[in-house]
Amino acid sequence: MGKTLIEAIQQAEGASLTAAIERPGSSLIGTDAGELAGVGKLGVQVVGDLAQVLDDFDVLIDFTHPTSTLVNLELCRDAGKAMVIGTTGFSEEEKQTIAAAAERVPIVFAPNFSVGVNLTLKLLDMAARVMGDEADIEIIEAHHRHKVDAPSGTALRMGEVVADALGRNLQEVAVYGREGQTGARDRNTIGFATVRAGDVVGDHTVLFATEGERVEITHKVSSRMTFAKGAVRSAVWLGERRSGLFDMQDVLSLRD
Ligand SMILES: NC(=O)C1=CN([C@@H]2O[C@H](COP(=O)(O)OP(=O)(O)OC[C@H]3O[C@@H](n4cnc5c(N)ncnc54)[C@H](OP(=O)(O)O)[C@@H]3O)[C@@H](O)[C@H]2O)C=CC1
Ligand SMILES: O=C(O)C1=N[C@H](C(=O)O)C[C@H](O)C1
Repeated sequence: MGKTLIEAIQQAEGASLTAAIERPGSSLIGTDAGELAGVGKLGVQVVGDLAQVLDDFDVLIDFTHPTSTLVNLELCRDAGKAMVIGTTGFSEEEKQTIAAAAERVPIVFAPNFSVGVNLTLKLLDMAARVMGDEADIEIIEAHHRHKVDAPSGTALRMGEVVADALGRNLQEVAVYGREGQTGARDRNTIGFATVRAGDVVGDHTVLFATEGERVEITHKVSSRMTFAKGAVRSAVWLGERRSGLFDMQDVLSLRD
């Protein structure tokens, strides 16, 4: 995502790349971030430590790994810098740490920055309210073979939206995969199934199945640029905001 984000920043109005960070010790440190991303020289050298460039940017866009994001969060919170967080795979406790930091700095934190997924979340809320009490609900997601967390952050958010609409607690009703003598399905559960294969950018389907009919709501991404554009749009949207925890629903004015 780092390279795609640099490309998206180059195409965006109101945003420019002023710093780029890689893992400490990475062989990419010292290279030009623009050349690395294939958009030509930008005069921004990749560094291995966010602390080195804290004075050089207004908003940090972080799509890395929870370990790295939480280190960056602490630095940004103390330096009063805004963040856009796209990383997924946080524990509930780690999400609380992000929420606490947002009391001091503005943060957009979303498991999916595509416009289509955020519209899909609204459709899921409606479908759950209309069919949810009578339907078996299953969430199926597929991603590329390099993805390290499962289920995807988007699938989990979809589960939260559906569970909230039905007055259920996702942590109590989620079933993550099935094997062996599982017994018959409990109507109240919300099932998750994960596929990891090849270069799938990101597919999500939520299935509402009753005896006699079923509704399937599917979203598919074909380019990672979709996520990158949403993240850059969020960074620009943060603008003059001084603190608060937001997500892509806020950026798109989809909040009820
Ligand atoms: N919200 C959204 O819309 C989207 C979210 N994502 C999420 O973004 C994250 C990144 O995805 P993706 O770009 O595909 O992953 P990659 O593994 O391709 O990139 C992650 C980058 O973070 C670096 N990194 C990982 N761990 C650390 C660490 N502990 N310290 C410093 N740097 C670290 C990696 O370095 P190295 O290569 O050396 O390991 C790499 O440069 C994932 O959590 C993914 O789920 C992805 C797409 C869309
Ligand atoms: O790792 C990815 O690639 C993606 N991760 C996000 C997630 O976990 O939901 C968003 C998108 O589906 C791509």
